[in-house]
Amino acid sequence: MFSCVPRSLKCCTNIGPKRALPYVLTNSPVFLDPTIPQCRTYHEVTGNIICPNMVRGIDHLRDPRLNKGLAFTLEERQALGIHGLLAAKFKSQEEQLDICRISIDRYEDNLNKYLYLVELQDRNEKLFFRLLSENVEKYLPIVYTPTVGLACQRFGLIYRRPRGLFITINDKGHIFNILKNWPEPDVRAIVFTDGERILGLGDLGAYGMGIPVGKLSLYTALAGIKPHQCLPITLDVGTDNQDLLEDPLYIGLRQRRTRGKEYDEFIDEFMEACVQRYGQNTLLQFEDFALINAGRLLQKYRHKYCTFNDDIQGTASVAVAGLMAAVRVTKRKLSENIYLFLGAGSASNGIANLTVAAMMSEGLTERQARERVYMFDVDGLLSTRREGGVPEHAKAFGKDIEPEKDFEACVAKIKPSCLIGCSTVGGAFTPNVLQQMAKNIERPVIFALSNPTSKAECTAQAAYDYTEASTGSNSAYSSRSDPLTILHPFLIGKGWERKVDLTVEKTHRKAKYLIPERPLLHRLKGRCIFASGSPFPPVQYNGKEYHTGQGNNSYIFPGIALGVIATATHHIPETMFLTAARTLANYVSEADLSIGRIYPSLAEVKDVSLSIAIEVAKMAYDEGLASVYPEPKDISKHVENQMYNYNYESSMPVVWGWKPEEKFNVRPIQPVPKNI
Ligand SMILES: O=C([O-])CC(=O)C(=O)O
Ligand SMILES: [Mg+2]
Repeated sequence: MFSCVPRSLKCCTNIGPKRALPYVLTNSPVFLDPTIPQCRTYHEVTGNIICPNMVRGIDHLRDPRLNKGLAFTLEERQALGIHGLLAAKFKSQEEQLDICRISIDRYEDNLNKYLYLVELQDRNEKLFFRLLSENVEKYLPIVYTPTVGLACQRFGLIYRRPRGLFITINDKGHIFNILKNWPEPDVRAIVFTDGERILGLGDLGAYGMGIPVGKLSLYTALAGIKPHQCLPITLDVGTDNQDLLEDPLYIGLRQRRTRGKEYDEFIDEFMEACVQRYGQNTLLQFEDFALINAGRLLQKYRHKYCTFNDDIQGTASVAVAGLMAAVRVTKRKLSENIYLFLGAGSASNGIANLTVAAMMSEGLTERQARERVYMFDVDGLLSTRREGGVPEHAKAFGKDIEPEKDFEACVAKIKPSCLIGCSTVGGAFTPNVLQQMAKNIERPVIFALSNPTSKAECTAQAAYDYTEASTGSNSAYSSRSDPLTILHPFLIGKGWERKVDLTVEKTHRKAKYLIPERPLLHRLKGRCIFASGSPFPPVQYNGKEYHTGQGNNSYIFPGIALGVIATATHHIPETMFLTAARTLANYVSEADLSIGRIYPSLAEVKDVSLSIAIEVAKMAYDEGLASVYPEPKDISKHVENQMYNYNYESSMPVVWGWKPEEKFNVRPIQPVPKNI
């Protein structure tokens, strides 16, 4: 990536003779003086000169990228000139991880846990990423959804050390110069928001910065993309949130949002400046833009830049993966379902379009596939006959049917088998709606995808409660003493008389009731198949625990990004998201399904991300989108080789042509007691 050139001691004279080690550390700032031609390094894509940092010993403690705390060895402490600046004790990274875990557990409030982790990232990057990547289930809900939503709402209060770039509408005409202020020269991925639709919380303006920062920490923790290659940006074009305009703590521009031509020119300039600064393959991820901009900007730029919209395409991919996995439980093909979306915004349209593509791959025509998808927005069912018609962005899903403004009535009339919530209306799937879903079909699919938790259309518990999950407890059958003669009362009237084939029944001598064979029992363990965008705790039923899945785009975007970066792909076609969905769905095991989960556990998300990256990379070569040549012989290895090392590396200076121990006394000055 870099062409590092050996240099003379002259470059480092300001550092003092002993510590003036001319050295190169891989992935670390180096002692180079860009004014001396032999010392220049060049960015491989842009050809720009990289101005290296001048690293002093103390910087190894102050720079989170270099800091290892008490893990610096005595040899390193002495060679770097930081001996004495640290307590005497040496601690391994593992010991430090234990301390982090204990420290976080001491906080009861999730926002305090979040702040601890932010501070850790600012202090010791490798420790932060290793902690996160090894404890995904525990800490993802803190650095990411749902706690990050709370952090954004309180951003004015918790804002300490800045992370990422804030580019305001007042910087129009100078965006390239602002990008040049970012100290990292080798950025490969930018996640940016204009803060207008932060999760389901609405317009949070510059407070939305928590989202690109959180998304990019997942790039590293889940897909091993190197932190210095990631840049979070907030485009501050003002806010229309009156509370923020009046909030004394607000950190953004205190003015109404710029819209129209000026906004469009600003985004145009931003996109151009990014590729001018970091190269044409820079991955540009749109995040949490409002409906009025999200879809149209995606259409405008998707063939011009290496870009995608996470809320449209990432969310679509994860939802379709869930639908694919659910097929194994419902035994209904995707093309045999009827879909009803609550909300007709960018997420709904993204999911609906990708579902249509998936149904077409099962043999339906586009028209047939679209006919199976209904949407309901604030004005009711998307009916071409309703007053005002169907909004432009969702035209493809309007139907020539009787308008309906009552959602419950709509669920009864259309009889969807899959109900998908992207409405940001917390609790919109009322008990009546859920009960109606249970009447519509034997195994209803219910997705409450709005974030954070308070905006979810229903809780996991409610979904199970109101779709008769409790009918299938095994324990209900276990202690009967009479001979098996009749169907269990819970099953009577629910169609089981027809379904249970007496010839295949297992006769349990002690059982009073007829016990269906295992596959049938399996079908009784919870009638709905539920997933949510934010995590829910396990749901309890008669002593059994159901772990519902989190249909969150975090299963998708890190893997897509790694595949794209590793191959320097220049466009991201829609089919990549279908490939990612298939890869994710294949990860769902029988064990996952048996506990009610249509996604693999979060503990597996790193493996999932790597698999997605490999599939994406293969596709990039198959479709001529990659620009890393020659094509690697072993694509999996190539992708893996790009990944970040979460473990501490040696901080010993690497001296060109010198062996440090020959030139410097790095032996302990005092013997160190073994059990200090
Ligand atoms: O951030 C998340 O958890 C998922 C997402 O993109 C959104 O809700 O906007
Ligand atoms: Mg988002």
